[in-house]
Amino acid sequence: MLTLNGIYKNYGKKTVLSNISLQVSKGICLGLVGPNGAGKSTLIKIIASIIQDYRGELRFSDSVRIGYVPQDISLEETVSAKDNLQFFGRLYGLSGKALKERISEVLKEIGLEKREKDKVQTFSGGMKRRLNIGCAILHEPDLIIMDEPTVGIDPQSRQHIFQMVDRFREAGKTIIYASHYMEEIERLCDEAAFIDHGKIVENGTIQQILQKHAVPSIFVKGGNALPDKINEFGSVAAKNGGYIVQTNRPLDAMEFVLQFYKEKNDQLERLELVQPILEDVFFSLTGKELRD
Ligand SMILES: Nc1ncnc2c1ncn2[C@@H]1O[C@H](COP(=O)(O)OP(=O)(O)OP(=O)(O)O)[C@@H](O)[C@H]1O
Repeated sequence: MLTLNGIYKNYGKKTVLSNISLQVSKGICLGLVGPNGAGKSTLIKIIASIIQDYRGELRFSDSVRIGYVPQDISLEETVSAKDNLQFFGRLYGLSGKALKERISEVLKEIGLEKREKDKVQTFSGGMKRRLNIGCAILHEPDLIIMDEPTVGIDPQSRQHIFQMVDRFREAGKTIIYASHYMEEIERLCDEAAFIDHGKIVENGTIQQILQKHAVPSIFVKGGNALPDKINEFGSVAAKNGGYIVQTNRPLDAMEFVLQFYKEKNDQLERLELVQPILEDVFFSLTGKELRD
């Protein structure tokens, strides 16, 4: 659906995107992940054609209708939800019965049908975020680009947004979803692109990224210290009152620990296989935590 080839973007002398190349296939949900300032919004604005002064190639395979959900909520607070939808609907060229019908569908989709006449200034942060999404989908876009759509909202609205993304996927939409919450990317996306300092440091399906980079670990907690020779299995770090051993031989390491505790006749509180998660992969590739 969309190809980015060697994209560069500068603000003055500062390079904020450097040699970005990406393929986005139709019907997938791609997560753009990176810490604050990594360049996610700039990249999204290039894809949405809001920023046009960049170098490199941006190519769409068909004619694609884009729905863009900006990071900063862009609504008129002094009028109702419905009036905001009407304004955006007209911008997309909708009018009359078609606009009316679409507004009522969207109000249902975003869960605001009962609040349609209320002024936006009376809405919670989560309701505003949902309306912000509603304004971007009125024209039934094929590609929905969402820039950190869940920042600073209540858990119910967050769940509502997740379910909306699921429905968009089921309807065959292509989605680009920027976030610095890795668990959202794991929950929602098929593929991910990790961005740091304006560069893509890794991308692929979530499964591929995990298989390529994630090292399994075991967690051990108990009365005894770890056996000296545990270092032969991999690196050891203290965590939550116990130890994490990163190892490519997790089952052998577990057996080794079990044997050790049996011989010492000591109590083992916990011995667990820890599944690798994307957050750890991001950290190992960039040395950065994603949290604020
Ligand atoms: N209009 C602008 N003029 C100058 N610098 C800018 C402008 N917009 C963004 N930047 C800078 O470009 C870099 C990338 O910003 P961008 O907003 O794309 O990152 P981001 O990954 O979306 O981060 P955030 O989650 O904080 O929005 C940052 O250093 C930012 O300060």
